Amino acid sequence: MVAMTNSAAVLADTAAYAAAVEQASVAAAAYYATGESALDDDAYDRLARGIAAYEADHPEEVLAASPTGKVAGGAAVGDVPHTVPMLSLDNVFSAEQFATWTASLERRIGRPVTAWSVEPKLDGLAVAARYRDGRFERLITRGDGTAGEDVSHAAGAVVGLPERLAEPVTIEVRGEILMTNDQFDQGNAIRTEHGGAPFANPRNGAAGTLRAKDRAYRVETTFFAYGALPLPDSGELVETLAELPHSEVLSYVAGLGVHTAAGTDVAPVLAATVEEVQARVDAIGSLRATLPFGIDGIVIKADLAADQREAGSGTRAPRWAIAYKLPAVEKITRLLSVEWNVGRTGIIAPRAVLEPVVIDGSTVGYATLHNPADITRRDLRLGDQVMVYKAGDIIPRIEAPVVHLRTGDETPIDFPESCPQCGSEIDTSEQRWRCTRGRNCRLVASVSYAAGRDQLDIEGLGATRVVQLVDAGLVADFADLFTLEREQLLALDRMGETSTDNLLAAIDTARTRPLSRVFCALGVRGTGRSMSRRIARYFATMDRIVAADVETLQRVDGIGKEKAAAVVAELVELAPLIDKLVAAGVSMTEPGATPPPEPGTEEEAAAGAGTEAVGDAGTGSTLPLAGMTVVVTGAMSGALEKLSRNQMNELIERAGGKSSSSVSKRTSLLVAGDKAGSKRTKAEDLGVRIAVPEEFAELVGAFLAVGEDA
Ligand SMILES: NC(=O)c1ccc[n+]([C@@H]2O[C@H](COP(=O)([O-])OP(=O)(O)OC[C@H]3O[C@@H](n4cnc5c(N)ncnc54)[C@H](O)[C@@H]3O)[C@@H](O)[C@H]2O)c1
Ligand SMILES: [Zn+2]
Repeated sequence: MVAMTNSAAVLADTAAYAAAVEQASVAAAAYYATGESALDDDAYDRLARGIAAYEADHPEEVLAASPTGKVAGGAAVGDVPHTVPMLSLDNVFSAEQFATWTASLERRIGRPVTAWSVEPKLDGLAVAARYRDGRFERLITRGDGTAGEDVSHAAGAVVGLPERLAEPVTIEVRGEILMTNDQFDQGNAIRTEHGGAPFANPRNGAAGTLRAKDRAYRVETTFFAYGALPLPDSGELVETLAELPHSEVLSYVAGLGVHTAAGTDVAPVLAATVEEVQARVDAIGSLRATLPFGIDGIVIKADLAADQREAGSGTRAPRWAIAYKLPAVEKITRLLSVEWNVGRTGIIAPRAVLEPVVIDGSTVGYATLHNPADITRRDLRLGDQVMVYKAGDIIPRIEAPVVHLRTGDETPIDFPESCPQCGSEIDTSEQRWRCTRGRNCRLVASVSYAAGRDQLDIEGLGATRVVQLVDAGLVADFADLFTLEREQLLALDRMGETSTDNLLAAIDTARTRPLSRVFCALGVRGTGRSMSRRIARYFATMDRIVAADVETLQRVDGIGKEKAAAVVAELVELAPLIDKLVAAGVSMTEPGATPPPEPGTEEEAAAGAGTEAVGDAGTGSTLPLAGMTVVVTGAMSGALEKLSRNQMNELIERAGGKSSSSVSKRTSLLVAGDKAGSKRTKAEDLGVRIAVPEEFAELVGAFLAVGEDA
């Protein structure tokens, strides 16, 4: 289970404490009234813990307005008295804290608890629904715990709260009202259609909806019962409910037709030991991201009525139940920009770029936005503070802008007018926009990439030319470049004899590029320039790369299991293209690299066992840069003058070294040309050996010719 972030704000003095109390009061008041707090829950909880810590150290300074120890932080109000107080819950954040809590509860009642009910902590707001003779009578919020607000007007739009019960009983059912993810999406769509501002998250949506009166539209929420009590004239139910275990109360309520969590993946279960509870806690935690509604923890309750009775309650929370909190999965951050990416089929998908924020232990910098209509529907604007949700392995999503935090400086999100990848028109007739070039759009991009400087380096084949070739139907993949005929090119617009011959010559030269570049040109995900070089150097031939299984691929420095599997899978898809390249006479070997031993041989087994073979099998020790990490900076001169950075890196790796872009203690050599700046200074500071390009050229001279334009 992920470690919980239960850090606290640090309050240095009386003034900081007073300011924190003020900030918390304002936030809680807004939170419980309309859901429009300036803080996300994580920020509020940090503040509240800081306040509590300060009060523990300075008990004489506690302010009356402090939220500590009060239901709803003392912020909520109401005028309908509760028969029995509606309390909050105390929290634990770890297995250890939970074990400590159970031990103290068992000490208090003087015996072990043998039955625990383990349930989802539904992330909505607590309500009490009163039924008289089986008919719905009144819906009341928790308020300050002793009295709540009457929100009966809203009951008709609450799913799971029937108008009539299956039996004519008089009873108060308690539970949580929340918005399921679907209800949240639908609710926000309806609101924005009516010119209203979207809710920041489902919890705010539920709070706002419950209080709203005279809305021109209907927004649904869902009720989940987690308890029931008798009312003064409940008759024999008074005694029954007092003696039933909590789990049976829940079944009884469900039998009356009231919705509970029983039908969900996180249905309440009974556990006999702390270990069993913990196992269920872990299970619920890992189901969280897939649930159709939000939970913010797990509630664990002593199931037996006698245990509950003897444990009793404090002023803020019962002693027989605890909330085992899960890490916050929602944070407020800023929407910086929107990127438009074009997929394989030409779908143009927006992606939100966020001010990076840590959620549940990982840094989130991007979030999905489904389509342009989605952006419009949610009324997102650049510069908006947005509520971002990220749990488990799911892709982070923006729930909504936090509209009440707008400053007026937010600007509309610009939609592209032409395809951001190839410049073609966009088909906007469906929700998902698509480049009118469809799959060919990707084709243009992938052929342009293959022809690029660091791949096949085909001079004269810019994006416009590629578009022409694709549109004329002359290339369906970049292997087709190698079989282009002179007449075909001459027939194209703006292609004269000279440019045609130059292009054909450039393509012919590209045939002799080293394997590392040909492999890079394939555009296998996760294999950029340097990874392609490592793969090519390790396997030496394309045949061996293609023949490699997941295990063998992992012998290449920097390839883990997941990446290896992805590469293997993609290479299977690319097999026809590779065959075509072979047939076109494109070079499939890496000059200077020695292939690893054949699979199945003794040598191979030895190579697999040790790590020696990784990188440059066999030849490593005889190469001039073996074992060295080399950084290049400044302008190259002499024999190296014409080499790009990428070509320099290739050279270093051919000569057995490792290329790097930054100087550190581990750098063996810095090749510093003219105008070398901070890297040179740093190398001097660290005492790293420095060579001018000419000296370096001498060292690796033998490798200079290989693999360059033959
Ligand atoms: N963002 C803000 O400005 C702000 C301000 C105030 C409070 N808050 C948030 O509100 C929370 C504190 O609110 P709280 O006092 O309602 O406490 P709580 O949410 O931590 O726990 C108590 C509540 O849990 C609910 N609950 C859900 N499932 C339950 C189940 N199966 N059994 C019993 N109860 C269940 C009940 O409504 C109960 O009242 C904190 O998480 C805090 O972050 C946020
Ligand atoms: Zn396009």
